[in-house]
Formats: sequence, C-alpha cells, structure tokens
Amino acid sequence: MNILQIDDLHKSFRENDVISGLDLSVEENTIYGFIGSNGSGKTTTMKMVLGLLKQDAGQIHVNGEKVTFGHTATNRYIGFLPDVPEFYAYMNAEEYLKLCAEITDIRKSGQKERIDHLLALVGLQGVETRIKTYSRGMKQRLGIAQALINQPKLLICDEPTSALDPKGRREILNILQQIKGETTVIFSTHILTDVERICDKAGILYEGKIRKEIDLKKEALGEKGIVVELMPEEYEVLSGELPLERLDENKYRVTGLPIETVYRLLNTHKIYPDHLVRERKTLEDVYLEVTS
Ligand SMILES: Nc1ncnc2c1ncn2[C@@H]1O[C@H](COP(=O)(O)OP(=O)(O)OP(=O)(O)O)[C@@H](O)[C@H]1O
Repeated sequence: MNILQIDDLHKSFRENDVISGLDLSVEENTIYGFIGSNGSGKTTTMKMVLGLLKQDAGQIHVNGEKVTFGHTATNRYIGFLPDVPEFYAYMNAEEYLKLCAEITDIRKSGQKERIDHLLALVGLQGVETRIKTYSRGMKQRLGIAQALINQPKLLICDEPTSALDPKGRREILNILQQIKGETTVIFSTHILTDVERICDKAGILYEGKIRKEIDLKKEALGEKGIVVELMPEEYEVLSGELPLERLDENKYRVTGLPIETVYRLLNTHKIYPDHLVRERKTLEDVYLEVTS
C-alpha cells in the first residue's frame, strides 16, 4: 500500500508555477529520496502534504485519507523533521521528549519506555546536558526522536543532512535506515550520495514534476562509458578511431560504443591495456541528464 499518494498536484505563487502536475507515490516501509535543486518546490510540496499550504489543484492522500488544507487530521500519521529543528534549549533531551509525549497525548504508562527507546535509537541516552550545548548533529538526532514520538507511519524530513559534517550525516542516515521497518521515510535533499546510500527509490523534481523516478534497489543506473588506460603512443594510434575523452593523465572514457567494438579495435592494434572497465552512471549523472 502507498502511505503517500499525490495526484496531479499544482501550486503557483502568483505567476511562479512551482508545482505543476506532480504525481508521487511512496510505498510503506521504504525510504524515498525527494531530490530537487534549490527552489524546485520540495518544501512547498511537503507543506501541502502536511496540510499547511493550500494546493491550487490535485489530491494528496496519507495512509489512504485525503489531506485537506487547514484540517491536519492526517498529521496523526506523520512525523516531521524540519531542516533546522527548534527546541526549548534549557531542557535536556529526556525532559524535552517527555514534554512532547505529554503534548501528543501518549499514555503515561508507555511514555518512559518510548522515550528510552528513542533516546537509545538516536544515541542520546544518558546525555544530561542541556540542548543549548548540543552540536547540530545532536540537535538533528533529537529532532528525529521528537518526530517519531507518536510512532508515525510516515516520517518526512526536510534536508536532514544538509548542514551536517560527514560523521553527523552518517549518524542520521544510519538512524533513518534503522527505522525503515517501523515507518516509511521520505526525505528531501540535494545530496545525491546520501540518497544512493539509503534510499529504495528516488524521484527527481524538476520544473514542477517528478521527471524521473529510479528504483535504486532494482535498477542499475545504466552505463556511462568505458574507461581505458592508454600509454601516450597507444593514444596516438587510437585517437583517430575512438571518441576518447581524457579523464586524467592516462585514463580515457569512450562513450556511445559497445564494449565489444572497443575490444575489437584494441585487438586490431595489438593494444592490451592494464585497465579497461565499464563505468556505471551515478545518481548525479542521471540527475544532470534530467535537469539540463
Ligand atoms: N510563500 C511563498 N510565497 C511566494 N513564493 C514562494 C513561497 N514559498 C515558496 N516560494 C517560491 O517557491 C519556489 C519553491 O520554493 P521551495 O522552498 O519549495 O523550494 P525547495 O525545493 O524546498 O528549495 P530549497 O532546496 O532551497 O529548500 C521558490 O521559487 C520560492 O521562492
């Protein structure tokens, strides 16, 4: 079942058509990477999913229920992590989560267990210091714990790793991977290596629509070319016969030809390179193809 279903969504700000016919479905217990450049409309889309912004046209369903602007009933299924989460900085993590549990009406009897579980999940168990002393990464981890307090079916994260250093990013990605069994995760980002690392699917938002969706678990992203290492004299022989793009001193990329053709030509000239590999496309290559 699709936990999130968006059909033919439209949103303009005056003459700026930000979202124009967006279709998107996210299956339960998956991690979906919502990719788009600055200003492509990721936050705008998420605000509409949260019922905080009114769409001009189109439908959004969360867990099968229609999202209606201003009526945030469907938000009981959603946990939200903004890019820069805000807290009561004078509290510590446990106190803050206790407050969140009370506000969200979690039964008193289950509160301690839930909070202990979340603190352990995000690596803040036993951290007594106040939130105001936290690093950005710690705040982001606490933000995840807060967003998960009422066991949402869908966790929406808006650029959760953008402001973090590599260690902080890895910690967040590990947590998102761990919770996949309990909740579906959709996260917006333009850090494509993060998407490659943990997402099941990725959708590229460009000019108001998902222009390409990639099933990262099933599809190889295709071949970018063949990389071959050649000595200068070998290059001289082949340069008239192969489209050779120089990558570094002795490495060249051949694009648009099957590997058999390249082998045959090398064989004809009795050139046997030490290095000859098929080069796979990265998500960045696909993204650049779609958006340029
Ligand atoms: N309330 C608003 N009024 C007018 N224009 C807006 C409003 N909110 C967003 N926009 C415009 O809509 C476009 C999309 O913005 P949005 O914040 O959704 O992009 P984004 O993909 O989240 O970008 P980023 O990666 O920079 O966060 C931008 O051109 C922005 O200026």
